[in-house]
Amino acid sequence: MDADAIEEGRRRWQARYDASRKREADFTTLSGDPVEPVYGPRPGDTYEGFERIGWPGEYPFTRGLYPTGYRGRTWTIRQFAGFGNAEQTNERYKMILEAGGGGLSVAFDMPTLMGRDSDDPRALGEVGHCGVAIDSAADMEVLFKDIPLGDVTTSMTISGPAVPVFCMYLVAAERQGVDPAVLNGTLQTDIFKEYIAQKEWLFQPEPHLRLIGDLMEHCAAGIPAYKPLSVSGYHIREAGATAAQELAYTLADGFGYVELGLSRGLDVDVFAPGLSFFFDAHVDFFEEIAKFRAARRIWARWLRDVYGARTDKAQWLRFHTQTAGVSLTAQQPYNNVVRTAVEALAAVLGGTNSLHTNALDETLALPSEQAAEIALRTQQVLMEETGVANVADPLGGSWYVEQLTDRIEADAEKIFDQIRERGLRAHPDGRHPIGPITSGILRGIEDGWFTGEIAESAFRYQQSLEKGDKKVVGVNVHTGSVTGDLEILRVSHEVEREQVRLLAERRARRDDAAVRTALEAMVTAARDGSNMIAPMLDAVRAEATLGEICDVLRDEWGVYTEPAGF
Ligand SMILES: C[C@H](C(=O)O)C(=O)SCCNC(=O)CCNC(=O)[C@H](O)C(C)(C)COP(=O)(O)OP(=O)(O)OC[C@H]1O[C@@H](n2cnc3c(N)ncnc32)[C@H](O)[C@@H]1OP(=O)(O)O
Repeated sequence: MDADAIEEGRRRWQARYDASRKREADFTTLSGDPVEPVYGPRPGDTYEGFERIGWPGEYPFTRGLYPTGYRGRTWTIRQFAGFGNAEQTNERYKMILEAGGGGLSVAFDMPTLMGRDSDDPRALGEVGHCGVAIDSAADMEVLFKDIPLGDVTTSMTISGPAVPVFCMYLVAAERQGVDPAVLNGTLQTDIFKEYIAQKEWLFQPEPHLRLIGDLMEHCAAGIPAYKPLSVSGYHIREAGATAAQELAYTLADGFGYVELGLSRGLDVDVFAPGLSFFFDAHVDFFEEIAKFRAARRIWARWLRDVYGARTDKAQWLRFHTQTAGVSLTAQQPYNNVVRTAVEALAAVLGGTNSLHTNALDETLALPSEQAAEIALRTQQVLMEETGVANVADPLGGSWYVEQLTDRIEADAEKIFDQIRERGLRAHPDGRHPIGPITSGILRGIEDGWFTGEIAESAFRYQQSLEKGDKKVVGVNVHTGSVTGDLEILRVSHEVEREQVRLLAERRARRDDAAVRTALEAMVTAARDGSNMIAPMLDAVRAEATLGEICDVLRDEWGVYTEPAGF
């Protein structure tokens, strides 16, 4: 790009920056020297390919979504939390909010994640262990007791039974007297990554996608700020994928949901802002920063050029980041604070919109209160002390980071080609039921291609660890330690007994005939193709349980078994 064009861009950015709201804060170095809100080429310099880098707040958004960067608003501190019953988790949420957490993020227990009630025999021993147990709308009400749902953005990490759980959240809001139309938050919902990596699906892919389409329709029509999908690379990465695979599979999944919305006749400029993303921040500092920058650029280009999005908001890739669980070690666990801080810094320098920092004891158990506080404070140290929120995309223009960003983008494009080809082979006539990328994803799920590719990468990494080419302190290098024992959070089995008792009590109190009628209406909608959200909401209002709702759908649609692959 020539010097005049660069200067013109700078003036455009400056005008938008001047017109934007900034935080009341001291934007100088620790020594008191002023810093600019963003840096670019020196006036008069040319820069080959600068249109791929650009200025913050404008296409292709490599340098961030807002002209102000974090000067307008810092990232949301969103700590993923949940354990025991709704009452215990409600206490933890109040602690997080009082300590300065910016939003809530619900972790559910395994039975809930699999759409089973706490008294299901398969739930035995799991209730309340890896997250909070939610059986019906009454639990959801307790979970958010004294937390105004209209004011706090809430993320819920659940995908198989995402839609019934979302209905419980809407009913909890109704019972608080909050108009569901004003709700703002995120539901994970992303089912592709369940088949690819995390394995918590309920049905075959097609009915899952149909339900997700219903959810997208419902939110686009009536809950404009709500993000019904958090397209997740985190689990793909944690399963052993490389950075480029994480990026490419996740964005391809995102394209799949765009195709789903379009196949429903929805307007991409209306529904695309409801697609948000979730990535891992692993320990290779620069590679991660490059991944985040490439993610924004690729998404904006595909949304504009392939799917026809016209507005900035529809081209924006907004993402949450969690530091890498797999990078934590059980050995010398205090070192995990350092790893997490480095990973969190990569997320921030990559322009994350929201961030969870892991607690140092998470390889061993759910975080203790003390470990959870250190994790939260890690973000606050970055945000308040280090000056990283003063300048947008401070690594923009670094030869290393720019070239890594280009390389990871090119790698992702190669993977998109592979996915597209698989789709073509699945439908050689070019008639894709949802869209070409979706066909490729579904084929790759059904024939085990994604899981095979990830397993291959995980294997290669493990070999390099065992050979000692890659090093992990405390594990294959510097192994002696004098650090002491940790306090471990243990969830009492009493939680399960109490939850089962409560559930029985609620079942005895409700109007069973109303539950049955509502469930039947839901099955009718499942069969006739009408949107299932309204009848599901009725079932939830009648206090139908999560297991009951999912069971009738399992009966209707059947369950999914993945292909065996070695
Ligand atoms: C591993 C584990 C497991 O499986 O077990 C998991 O999955 S845990 C998975 C946990 N997942 C999560 O926690 C997902 C979290 N995701 C989210 O919270 C969302 O989807 C998100 C990534 C879009 C972040 O949403 P957020 O509300 O926190 O933040 P936003 O970036 O949207 O910012 C809030 C509002 O401020 C505005 N805003 C932000 N920055 C600026 C700025 N500089 N200038 C002007 N406005 C700004 C935004 O446009 C938005 O307004 P407006 O709203 O008007 O646009």
